[in-house]
Amino acid sequence: MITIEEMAVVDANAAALGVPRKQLMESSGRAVARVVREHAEPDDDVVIVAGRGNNGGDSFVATRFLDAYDPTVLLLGRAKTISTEISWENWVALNRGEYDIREARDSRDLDLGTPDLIVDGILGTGVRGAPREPAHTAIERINESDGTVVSVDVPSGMDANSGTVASVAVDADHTVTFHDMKPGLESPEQSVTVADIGIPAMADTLVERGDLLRLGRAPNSHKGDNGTVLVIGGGPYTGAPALTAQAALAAGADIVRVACPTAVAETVQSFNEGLITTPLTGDRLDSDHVTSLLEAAAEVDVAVLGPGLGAHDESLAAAQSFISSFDGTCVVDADPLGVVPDAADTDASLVCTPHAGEFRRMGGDPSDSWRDRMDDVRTLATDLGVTVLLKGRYDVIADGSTGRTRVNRSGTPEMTVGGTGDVLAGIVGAFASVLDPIHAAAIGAYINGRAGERASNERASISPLDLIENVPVVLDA
Ligand SMILES: NC(=O)C1=CN([C@@H]2O[C@H](COP(=O)(O)OP(=O)(O)OC[C@H]3O[C@@H](n4cnc5c(N)ncnc54)[C@H](OP(=O)(O)O)[C@@H]3O)[C@@H](O)[C@H]2O)[C@@H](O)CC1
Ligand SMILES: Nc1ncnc2c1ncn2[C@@H]1O[C@H](COP(=O)(O)OP(=O)(O)O)[C@@H](O)[C@H]1O
Ligand SMILES: [K+]
Repeated sequence: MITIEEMAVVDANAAALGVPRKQLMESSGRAVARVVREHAEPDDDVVIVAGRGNNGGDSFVATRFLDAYDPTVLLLGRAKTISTEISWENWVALNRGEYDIREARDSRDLDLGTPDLIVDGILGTGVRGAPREPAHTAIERINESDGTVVSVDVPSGMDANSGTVASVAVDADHTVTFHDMKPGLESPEQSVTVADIGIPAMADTLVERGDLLRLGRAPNSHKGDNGTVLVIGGGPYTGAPALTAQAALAAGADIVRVACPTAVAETVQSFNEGLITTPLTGDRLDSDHVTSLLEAAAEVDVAVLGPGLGAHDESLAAAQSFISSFDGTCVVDADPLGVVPDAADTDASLVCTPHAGEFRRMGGDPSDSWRDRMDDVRTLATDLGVTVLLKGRYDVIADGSTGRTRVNRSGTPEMTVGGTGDVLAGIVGAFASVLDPIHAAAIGAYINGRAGERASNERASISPLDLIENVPVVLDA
């Protein structure tokens, strides 16, 4: 089962993997034609009713596979308003091939005749609101006809996520949907074929630029408004929480606060005047701080616990007690990862970002190959009921509640330098304020790796600050 939004991600990831949408459209159209042939008699009169988007494009392709029926194509609207390039190219092919094609300029041009079979390629997943004219009338004419109706992807006028109909929808006899079942198509009255259109399985698994669509913007557009983040860290190390906090800002968080021991607050502040620090008395985190930290964390969208916190027993006990009592979203990195198994009964939604050594401390056993790591990470995530991002050459990310597992390939060997993990935690924190944990972790790893690639193109070695500098750049790329 796949939603329209998820389908758009997978489709864009397939393109990133070298399978462009026009190729998918060819497979979609061919799959539609196959179902048409199953339901048509040799001399049947076949009419194809097409809209101006890619749903229409699929039906233009289908037309070329239905030559035996000498089909008629009725385009709803003027050809020059066809809204996508690949659909236009397939329309041009019908023109050049001397197919029987017609443009219905308005609802008066909508005589369908008495076809035995109608292909409905008017509106697919791109429908917005109630069908306008001439689509509205065309849908009514199709429903009045006695012919068998085969719908492309979704019955036109129906929302494929919810099955709801804004005003009218095609009453399809058969629907040919693509790649995976859509939630709204599940009803006993419908016969649905799910066609494999050649989207590689890895378009689901690998994190690619299509995943950026989840940020609620086109992959090429600008950063939107994100949420608020509280970084809890520092003590023995001052650089780490400052890097995490700056990375969260770079990834688009609106406000980033840092709760750190008094002894390091001034140093953290000096890194970036945009950071707001909340000093904790003393020189390391201890149990006396937990109550005030829980109050501060309740005020933000996401807490990031761990950068530079150190491994003192008192600090780890405080971290465990914080995790146990917290009920929001918390990214856990570095030393506190070891206490996660003892705090796994928490109501908090945890996103854990271990490297291989920390993964072992959490009770996992990472294999050498990333394919095997997919099982290892899924197992630990499921056992603990958390999201896990295991860092490495290929990062492996799994969601403990659904078992969904992703792999990120971006990054460069130069990123083994210290501090890149702190940057990653901040990026994931910023994204976790606007996305589900699995998506925040996956896109965080992807963006961190892309920033590293870009930084290492410019210099022989890279620092964590180079990464941070490149985060907004790769987000806009
Ligand atoms: N995703 C995938 O991976 C794959 C998707 N594929 C296929 O692409 C389809 C989605 O294509 P899509 O995005 O071009 O949208 P689509 O459904 O043709 O509608 C857009 C057109 O309809 C119009 N329009 C909108 N609302 C309207 C209204 N209320 N009343 C009237 N008109 C309305 C809108 O016009 P506009 O509003 O822009 O003027 C525009 O012209 C999908 O269903 C599947 O078939 C496959 O090829 C392979 C893989
Ligand atoms: N050899 C590598 N190739 C690609 N990316 C890497 C490599 N080593 C580390 N990274 C990336 O660097 C980031 C930090 O990972 P790591 O260095 O393991 O963290 P830490 O700083 O906690 O030790 C991760 O996003 C990871 O994907
Ligand atoms: K349709």
